[in-house]
Amino acid sequence: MDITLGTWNPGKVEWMSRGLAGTGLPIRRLKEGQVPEAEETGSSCEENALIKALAVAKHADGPTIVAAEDSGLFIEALDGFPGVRTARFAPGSDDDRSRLLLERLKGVPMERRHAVFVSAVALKMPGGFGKVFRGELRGRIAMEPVGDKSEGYDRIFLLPTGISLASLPLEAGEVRDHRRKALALASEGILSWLDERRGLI
Ligand SMILES: O=c1[nH]c(=O)c2ncn([C@@H]3O[C@H](COP(=O)(O)OP(=O)(O)OP(=O)(O)O)[C@@H](O)[C@H]3O)c2[nH]1
Repeated sequence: MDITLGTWNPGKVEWMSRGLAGTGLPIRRLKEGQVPEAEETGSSCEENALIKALAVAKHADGPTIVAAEDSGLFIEALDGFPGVRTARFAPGSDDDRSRLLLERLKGVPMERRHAVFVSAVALKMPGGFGKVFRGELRGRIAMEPVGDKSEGYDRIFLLPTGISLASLPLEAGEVRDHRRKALALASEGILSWLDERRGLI
């Protein structure tokens, strides 16, 4: 048995591989052109992660566990926007999109700037079910970008301590808590599925 990662994003391949390494299973990446990219039409990260995992499972080689991830930033004062559209609600980079969010939040005081990063990791077991695991990181949106240790939404996301994510360095391939939690739960899900399966054989 092995795990196939449902993403073409090289950074995501790296951190998902690290996050699922504790399962002890070999990890396969998709081959060029192996799977047509799935349209992310879901209304939650969970739905989109499952859409990606099921699309890859249809084209996977042999029995494999497919793991796919979807994440987003949900801002309370904007009714959850950008949510599932975090990576693509406007052209340009995540830094450009962050600036647009700050403009939309102009005049909103700190006590109404609550936000949450959500990560969902979906697993599609061979011949069986799909299951989704969720991780969250709660905080607030800064008044202006802060920190230079990383880019994108990290610069506008403040932890409850008031420190921005971009002020905290990350080791190469390391991820923030929402992704780490979702991957840890998915790893536990894989290990218990393997245990159950061994019991049945
Ligand atoms: O600065 C950030 N710090 C974080 O901690 C964080 N967590 C999520 N995100 C953003 O959320 C979107 C996910 O998009 P996403 O899951 O659709 O990925 P993707 O389309 O690249 O990959 P794939 O799985 O479709 O291959 C992207 O804009 C990410 O930058 C973060 N940004």
